[in-house]
Amino acid sequence: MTVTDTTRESTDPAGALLPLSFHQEFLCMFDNGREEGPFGPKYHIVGAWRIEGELDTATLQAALDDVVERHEALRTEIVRNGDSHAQRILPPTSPRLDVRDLTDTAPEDRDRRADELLNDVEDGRLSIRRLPLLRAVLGRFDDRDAVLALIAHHTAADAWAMHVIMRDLAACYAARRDGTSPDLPEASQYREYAQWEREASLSPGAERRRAYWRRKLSGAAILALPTDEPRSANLPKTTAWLRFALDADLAEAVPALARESRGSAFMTLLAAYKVFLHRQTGATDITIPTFSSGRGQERFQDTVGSFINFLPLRTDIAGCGTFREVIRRVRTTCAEAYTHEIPFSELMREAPGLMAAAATDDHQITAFQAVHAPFDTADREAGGIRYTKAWKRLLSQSDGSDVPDGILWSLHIDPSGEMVGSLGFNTNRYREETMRRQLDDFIGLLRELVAAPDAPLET
Ligand SMILES: OC[C@H](O)c1ccc2ccccc2c1
Repeated sequence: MTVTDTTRESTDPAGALLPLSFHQEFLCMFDNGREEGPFGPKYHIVGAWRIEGELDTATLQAALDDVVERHEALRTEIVRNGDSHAQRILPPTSPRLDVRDLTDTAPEDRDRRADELLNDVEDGRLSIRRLPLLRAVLGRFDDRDAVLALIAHHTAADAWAMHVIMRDLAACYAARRDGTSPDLPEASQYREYAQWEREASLSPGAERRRAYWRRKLSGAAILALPTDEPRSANLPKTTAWLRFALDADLAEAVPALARESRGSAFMTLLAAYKVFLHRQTGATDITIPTFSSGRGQERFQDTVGSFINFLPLRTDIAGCGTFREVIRRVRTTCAEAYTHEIPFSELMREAPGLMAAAATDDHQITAFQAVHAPFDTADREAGGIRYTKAWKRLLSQSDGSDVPDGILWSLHIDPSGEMVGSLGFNTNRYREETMRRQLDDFIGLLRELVAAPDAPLET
């Protein structure tokens, strides 16, 4: 088990034991007790920003300390509590800041060098037992150009939270530099969210939503694909990431078709993925989970924590004569799922067979998400520094952030109209060439479907 046992700590007055959030409870399902999985040192999330301006590292360190003090989630220990888990908030400690000299990088190579630094940070480990659950690496190209990579444990932060951390870090940096107090909204804490969602699950509306899922998911099982290697082979596990960009015409055609069908680009991409899975498995009743942002409550939009929610999207594409019809059905699936959303730990009780495939020896489930960044990726300015998210990651890697147990397709749909994506898979279950072929085949099919959405489609 990778979490601290309360027996050793039970006399510790540091902080009361608090219940986990529903999402953290969901993660417990994937905790296989070994170093891998959601409580292991590879279950982290990274983000990087290009920084322009005079950056003082002592001030940056002080601002990092401020951010850890401001957000309890970054100093929260998940502990075993008998045969379940709990969390305990501990006093702030200083997050590590490593500074690397990248002055030998020519200006035209800096973007790539920043991408390499990000992968290098993501190759690393971040133990859940060593607080705070945040670290920083600053690569300096010269005294006015740098790349800041942040890494947080994924039980304490999600993609949205990484943006909140960077925004707060810049505000705290400005305040430290100017001797003022940071210009930031009151921060609600993750433990308040965990409390709020438990209360919300007792409301009449929650009962109606559970009833929806009982009907919608009756007889449903999340679709699983055959793996190259069985789980029982017990091969060493890493999670590899194939990263890619959609070429300009495809990145433009997808949102254009989405607009025509009055849906999101995600819905069009998911519709293509369901056709892709139908071609591989023959299935027409297809349930694929996505991760929603889980940030529907205004009160928690400035809170650091992991709010993402595993949301099963079931669509029966039998009889769809065209891809446009598949998009229409997926759009209905998504619209209903978003309006009836409840935490997966609650939802799963209404659909007992849903995760059946997750436990099999020779199959694995596959998830499909659009990455949620609350703020656009445009430049932002604070304290004499300008920072811009390095979202266009194009370098694949063989040992990155952990996907606990499955395949994860992630797409970043940028306001600029560009689109990049990543395909995460467990290397103890799939060979890289299998996943490269999946990626090539999916992109090829997407291009074909988007180019002729009214062409006859055999389903
Ligand atoms: O950011 C999502 C996180 O990497 C995650 C957590 C649990 C999963 C379980 C099955 C498949 C993909 C998952 C991804």
